[in-house]
Amino acid sequence: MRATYTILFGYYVLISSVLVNAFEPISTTFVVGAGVGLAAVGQKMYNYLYESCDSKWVAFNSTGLEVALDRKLFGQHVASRVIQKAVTGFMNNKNPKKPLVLSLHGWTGTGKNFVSQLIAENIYKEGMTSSFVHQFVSTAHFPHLSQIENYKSQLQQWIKGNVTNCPRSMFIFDEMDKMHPGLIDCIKPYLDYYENLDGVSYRQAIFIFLSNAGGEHITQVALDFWKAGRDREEMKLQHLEPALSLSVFNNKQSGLWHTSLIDKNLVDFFVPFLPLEYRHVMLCGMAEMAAKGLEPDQDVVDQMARDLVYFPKSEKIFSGKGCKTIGGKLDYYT
Ligand SMILES: Nc1ncnc2c1ncn2[C@@H]1O[C@H](COP(=O)(O)OP(=O)(O)OP(=O)(O)O)[C@@H](O)[C@H]1O
Repeated sequence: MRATYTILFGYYVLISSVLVNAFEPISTTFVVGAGVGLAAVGQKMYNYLYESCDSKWVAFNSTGLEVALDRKLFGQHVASRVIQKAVTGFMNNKNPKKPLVLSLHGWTGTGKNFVSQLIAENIYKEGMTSSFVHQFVSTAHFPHLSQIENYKSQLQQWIKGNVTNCPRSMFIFDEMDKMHPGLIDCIKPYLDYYENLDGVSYRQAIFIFLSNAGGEHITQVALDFWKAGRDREEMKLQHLEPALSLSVFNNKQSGLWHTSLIDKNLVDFFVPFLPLEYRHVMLCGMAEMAAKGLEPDQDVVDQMARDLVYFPKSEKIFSGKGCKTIGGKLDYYT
């Protein structure tokens, strides 16, 4: 709206000057030029002040993402590597054949939303608050089964409208495992290899699906590693892939099962998130204290971390809520 006013103002100057100078050709030429220049300056000023779909506001920072994943995301060496490669490869590809589709899986509080935030922060200057980043939470945005047909058309219009506005749009779907299969199916065309759909190309867009599906199987692999005395960091994507396919491909409750997303290979990367241990909770706690502007205190964080619930009951290795709720808990201990 403001851009329109600024440009209109430029044209107003232009037109009134043309009228005033109708009988003076030399100065008219000059004023016309000035009017066009003003409109262009107005547009530039708008783009400078307000978020636009251009390289000032939307630019991928590969090193920034690498550093953020390395320094801020704890205990997720597998996810970190896959995400860095997937996002960098996609963003550096000038001519992708389809949008990037990531499906993040794992136990609660292990960093799936957090990673989406880190990706957004390294593509959009405004991060998660960018008007080109859209987040949907199944239970909050699509709660009523009876409204499913409405949700479908709203969701399709929303995606189409936003990608038309900015091809480099990002859509995050949280609680994917609770999403109605019909809704997942309705977004399928946008994830596919089409050059364009009704004149809109979706190939620059990014879709991120988050779910807890697979969390138990991933935990079992991590537990087996621990029991075998193997270093967690030795764990590779290959070790976790069977766990992922077991839960995602064969679990009728995971939602994804019902859809052709998998059959048609529309998901580019399934990314496993490992359950977090005490030491990771400690790192989260120290980072959280620093983020709150407090001097990180090992004793305080240790006290908080020890009071959390760990599982399985006998071994007590993994934090039941990962690093979630730590922010609030620390307030109690400081
Ligand atoms: N691996 C991690 N490294 C650093 N901080 C983390 C990590 N996991 C979680 N956190 C912290 O905990 C908060 C909550 O985690 P997040 O929302 O990303 O979990 P989630 O995996 O998306 O959980 P859920 O499945 O319940 O939605 C994050 O904002 C972040 O501060």
